[in-house]
Amino acid sequence: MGPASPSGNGAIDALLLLTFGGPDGPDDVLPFLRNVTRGRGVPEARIAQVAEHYHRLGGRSPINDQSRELLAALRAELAPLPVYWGNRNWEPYLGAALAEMRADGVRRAAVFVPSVFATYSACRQYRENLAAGLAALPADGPGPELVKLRVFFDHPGFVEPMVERVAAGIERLPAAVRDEAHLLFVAHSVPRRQAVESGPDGGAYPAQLAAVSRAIVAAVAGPGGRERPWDVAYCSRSGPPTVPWLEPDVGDRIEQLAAAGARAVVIVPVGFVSDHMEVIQDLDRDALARAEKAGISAVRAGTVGAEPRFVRMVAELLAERGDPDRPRRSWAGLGPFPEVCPTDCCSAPTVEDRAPAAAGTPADARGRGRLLARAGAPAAGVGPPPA
Ligand SMILES: CC1=C(CCC(=O)O)c2cc3nc(cc4[nH]c(cc5[nH]c(cc1n2)c(C)c5CCC(=O)O)c(CCC(=O)O)c4C)C(CCC(=O)O)=C3C
Ligand SMILES: [Fe+2]
Repeated sequence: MGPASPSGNGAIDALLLLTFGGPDGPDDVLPFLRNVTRGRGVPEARIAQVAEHYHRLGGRSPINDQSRELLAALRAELAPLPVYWGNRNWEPYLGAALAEMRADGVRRAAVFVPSVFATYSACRQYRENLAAGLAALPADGPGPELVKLRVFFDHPGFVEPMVERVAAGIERLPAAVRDEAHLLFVAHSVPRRQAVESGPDGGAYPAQLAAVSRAIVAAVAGPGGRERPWDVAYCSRSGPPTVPWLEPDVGDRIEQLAAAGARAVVIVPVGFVSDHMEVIQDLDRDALARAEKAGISAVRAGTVGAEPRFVRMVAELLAERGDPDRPRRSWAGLGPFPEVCPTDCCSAPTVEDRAPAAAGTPADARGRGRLLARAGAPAAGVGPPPA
């Protein structure tokens, strides 16, 4: 039996791991990409380019195996709590997991989404998927009721292992340039407007990225306790060229750093939890090639994967939901992100009307009404970092 619920709705009796998903073989690539991009205005040329990236890996993304590894670690950590797994975009689909949970009599499940920061693609879109998945279940019983665990960019169970991975990355640089290593923190680019709308008050995505980056920089100080130079960049820009996305691009930034005289850079994939396709393609292939061409030493730091402290963090987030008095651990200085996403948190930037979203506030579950337009408000921090 899980911990008691703070809202008195009963105990949490299962965990659902909800992940992005990826193709398992060459025939899956195009149908998977159609699932991801449906209704999102991604140009055909971009889809073809990304299909090619997958085919270079034999048509198989590493991400499902990485999710299975995390699933096995979560099952070992949380036993006897049942742990289910579903993907947004490929088999095993979320809908099948919800159907299984219903059949097993699960009444109240916590949902863990291994996305580091709050923004529509990484938070609210998953809650919309949950609402759609629940709506598609046969009307043969109640539930499961779902609660989403908070985003974890600021949790020591994520930050500590990342600090170690950055330190190890610095050690892999040639000894002659190690001390001057520049740290370049990278997250997935998103449309600028999605960044403006992210979190309860807007601007959360770049703010969280900057906060955790600053915390890691302080923890891996250079010789004599001196902070290393650092900034943030983005990868995997998509969408039509007319729509502005977060910049700078990681490869462009590396070239700028080299031109400004930097001799070494550690690329830190702080916006990703495993070495999936986008890390392999956009960082290990493209960004490292740009660095080599620009004559700057570069390494890519590791991701957190299924490391024990990260797995224990999920157990801690679960326990939090059952105990209002339990301290909410947070490292990066922003304070813990709200546990229950407020109405309109991480609004969709591309649609006029809200889709219903589960695992948050009841107002979001209705899914009606115009989205809040926050553009113009806290746009600070959404855009290129100060030079
Ligand atoms: C913020 C964010 C994360 C990080 C948070 C998280 O981890 O959840 C993330 C992760 C991932 N993105 C992934 C793959 C893709 N993302 C795409 C497209 C897009 N991503 C977006 C955002 C994000 N994406 C956006 C705004 C789009 C444009 C279309 C739209 O508005 O939705 C496309 C379509 C082709 C293209 O346009 O590039 C693909 C194939 C994979 C799986 C990799 C694998 O297979 O190993 C993972 C983990
Ligand atoms: Fe993506």
